[in-house]
Amino acid sequence: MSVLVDALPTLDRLEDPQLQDDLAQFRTGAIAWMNSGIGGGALAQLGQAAYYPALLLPAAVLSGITWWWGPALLLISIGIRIGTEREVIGFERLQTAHRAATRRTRAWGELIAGRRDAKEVRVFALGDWLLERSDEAQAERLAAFLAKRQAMVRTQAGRFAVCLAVVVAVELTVAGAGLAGAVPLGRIATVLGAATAMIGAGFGLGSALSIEAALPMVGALDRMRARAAQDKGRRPAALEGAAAARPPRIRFHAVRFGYPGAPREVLHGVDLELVPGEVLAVVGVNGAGKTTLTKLLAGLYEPTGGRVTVEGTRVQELPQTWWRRQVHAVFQDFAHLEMSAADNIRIAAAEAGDAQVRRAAALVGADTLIDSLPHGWETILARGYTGGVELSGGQWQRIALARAALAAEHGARVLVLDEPTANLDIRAELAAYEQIVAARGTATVVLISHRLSTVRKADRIVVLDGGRITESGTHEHLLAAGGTYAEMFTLQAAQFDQTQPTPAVPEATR
Ligand SMILES: Nc1ncnc2c1ncn2[C@@H]1O[C@H](COP(=O)(O)OP(=O)(O)OP(=O)(O)O)[C@@H](O)[C@H]1O
Repeated sequence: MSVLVDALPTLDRLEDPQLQDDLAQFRTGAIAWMNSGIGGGALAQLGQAAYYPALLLPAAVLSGITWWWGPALLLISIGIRIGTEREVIGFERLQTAHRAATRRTRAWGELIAGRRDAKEVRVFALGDWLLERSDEAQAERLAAFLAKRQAMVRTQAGRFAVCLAVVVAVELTVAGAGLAGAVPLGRIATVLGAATAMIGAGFGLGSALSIEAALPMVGALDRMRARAAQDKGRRPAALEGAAAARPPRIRFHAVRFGYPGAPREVLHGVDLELVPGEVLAVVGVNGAGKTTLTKLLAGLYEPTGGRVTVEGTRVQELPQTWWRRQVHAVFQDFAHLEMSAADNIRIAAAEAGDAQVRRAAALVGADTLIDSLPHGWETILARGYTGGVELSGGQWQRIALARAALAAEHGARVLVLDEPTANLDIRAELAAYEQIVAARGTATVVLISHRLSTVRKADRIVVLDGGRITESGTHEHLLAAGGTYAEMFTLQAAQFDQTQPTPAVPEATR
């Protein structure tokens, strides 16, 4: 999965329901396949194929008593095999058709028993409610499977009854003939064995059908491969390996963007130039599209209109390995990895040695925190491991900032920091901001923050409003302009000055 994520040109591929269904199909199919052993189905099919010619002998034995018994039992045996094969394929198709519902029920299961949302589930006492919803979802999904299984059981029971009747009829007839002295006793035994073997061949399919059962998984794998091949062809490798000596010039040209399947666009024509080496703050109300803007910058999504260019080349046309090295992003929901503290920082530059990791941590004050952990730098940052520790929100944020510091040291030329200090105490925030500003010049820093006291020190501030950049300038410039930024800043400042009444909104902003 991670390899796949890495290979995708943009992340909207991951939001494609067909891909998610294919992945789920592949996972369950692969597990089923591994249980029966790779190639087990093919071997069983070979065995089955060899078994049928071998049935000619019992067929001949049966035809020796009554000529049509041999061909009749052979036909019955083959008919059972074909019928069962079709049923297995039909059941697998039904499972494929319900893949999305299966994923949903799995998500309910993870909520009920998983660690990720355990706090909310407990605090809101959601257990019974979730269980009820999960049961409903399961019941809905399983109803279709149950109906199909019941139909299969009925058909198989019918087949079994017919076969039993045929075998009993043959046996009684041969036994009667034996009693009448028409057939020697030794031959009776051979005939009875032959009849049972022929019918049994039809039922004795076992793992021979695992090939049919695996067909949807093979289909899913083929589709994923086809997508991967398509994506590979989209990536030119012209600049591969070239390291940027300085922050690149990045431009948003009339960029429009809407998430796949979403009814509305988030960005409606953003024009923005990032001056190399500047600290640019992006502000705006919740949902204005600030994070989305940085996702386009990082190449995680492709604009639906307009272009994002780096030194004149569209981001999508850049060699992705090169571009990923240039950009380091700390998103609001940055990864909390179940790894050691050192590795949690090292992921920003896999080649970094211990000393470099420690230096990066020290820059943002994460070193003393890590030194105090039970196993120091090797402490796993997750509960559920011996000596594992869960960090606080602010402590995790220091780890994320240490990643950014390490990335900057290892050649990242664009640092995207989305609310990087929201959980830090004031002293830590100031220290972190010092480090952010220190990166100025060697990297372009894009800072998103609702704390305008932090933002004010940026080289330039842009306001994103209604999907467009509506204001751009220094703090002083924007304050004097009396626009949206001035209004937001004045409101925040008033929160800290309890002695003054909330100021009136400047005339110009009305
Ligand atoms: N993966 C996604 N799929 C669909 N819609 C999304 C996705 N991510 C964000 N959105 C939507 O895009 C819009 C902009 O979201 P974005 O996160 O860019 O806003 P923001 O300005 O960073 O907000 P905030 O200040 O709350 O962090 C929102 O309406 C959000 O619901």
